[in-house]
Amino acid sequence: MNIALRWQSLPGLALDAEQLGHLASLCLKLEVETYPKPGLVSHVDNGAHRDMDAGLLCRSANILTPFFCDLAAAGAEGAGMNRLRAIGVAAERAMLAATSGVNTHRGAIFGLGLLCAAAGYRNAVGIRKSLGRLVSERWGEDILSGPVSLRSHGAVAARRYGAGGARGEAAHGFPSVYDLALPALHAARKLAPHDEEAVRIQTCMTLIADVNDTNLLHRGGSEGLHFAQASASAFLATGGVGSPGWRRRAADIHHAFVARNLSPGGSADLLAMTLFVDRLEV
Ligand SMILES: CC(C)(COP(=O)(O)OP(=O)(O)OC[C@H]1O[C@@H](n2cnc3c(N)ncnc32)[C@H](O)[C@@H]1O)[C@@H](O)C(=O)NCCC(=O)NCCS
Ligand SMILES: Nc1ncnc2c1ncn2[C@@H]1O[C@H](COP(=O)(O)OP(=O)(O)OP(=O)(O)O)[C@@H](O)[C@H]1O
Repeated sequence: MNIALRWQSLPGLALDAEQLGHLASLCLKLEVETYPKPGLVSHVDNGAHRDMDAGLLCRSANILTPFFCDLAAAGAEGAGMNRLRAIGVAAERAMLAATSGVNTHRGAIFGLGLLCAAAGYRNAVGIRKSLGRLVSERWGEDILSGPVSLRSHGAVAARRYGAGGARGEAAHGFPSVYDLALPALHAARKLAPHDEEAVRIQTCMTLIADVNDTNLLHRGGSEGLHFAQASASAFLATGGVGSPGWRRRAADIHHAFVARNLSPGGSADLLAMTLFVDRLEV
């Protein structure tokens, strides 16, 4: 069954842990099936990546489904950060085993995993708070004070440039998802009412224009980050997906990112999280 059909067949707001896990994986696959995302892997090409393609990302998304289900179930049982971290670490290990060591979804496991846990918790206790707020309230302090890998690309970029990275985003309740991407996604559905891929591109460009993505900092330093943000801002300023010829302009930006070896993996993760949250928030 194709992804769009599976997406439609999932019921409404109160999904159980298994359905939440499937939804998270589906959001990762929808993100992959979006072209042209600047520098990123899609079903059309591998962007600025030599070690992964759409097939590998989809296999990785499938491997992760049971871990997302476990995170949702753990959230429903009131788990603390130590338990979530153990499931997250096991998911990263399974991902690396399935991809022969390629980092396909490290950032996505972290962000979507925490959102799955929050959704499980919210369903279990029946409260009406946003998933981002629940992540921040329940696990925010532990996220910030937890163990940091000193040698990871993100940690090095964070030290050098003072960027909060995936941890900062999660601990503060995913402001890039709620304050930026979700409003952009809803506005884009009015600009391009029958084209969900266009809606995802507009949302992705909105994220790239604003997020301090540690992947961009790692690959291109502050100059790379600035180039990426300025390119995405210019796309939006000229009407984004609401203007004629937008696909060609977005493809030009994609090729300019590839030529500079830039890839906004953090924005790709946040796009998948936005699709997840859009499906679950009223
Ligand atoms: C926090 C993580 C991502 C560590 O990674 P790292 O030190 O490399 O951090 P960093 O934030 O730079 O980036 C990791 C990835 O996040 C994404 N990312 C980059 N910038 C951002 C950003 N501004 N906002 C959100 N995501 C971003 C990218 O995909 C990037 O590759 C994570 O792997 C981790 O700590 N895992 C331990 C398990 C855990 O605690 N899991 C929680 C439950 S799932
Ligand atoms: N479609 C996508 N294309 C590329 N990256 C993506 C995509 N979707 C999500 N990502 C995120 O980007 C991250 C991988 O980025 P990248 O390969 O640039 O980082 P790296 O392995 O730290 O470093 P590098 O490849 O520069 O040596 C993953 O953690 C993943 O969550």
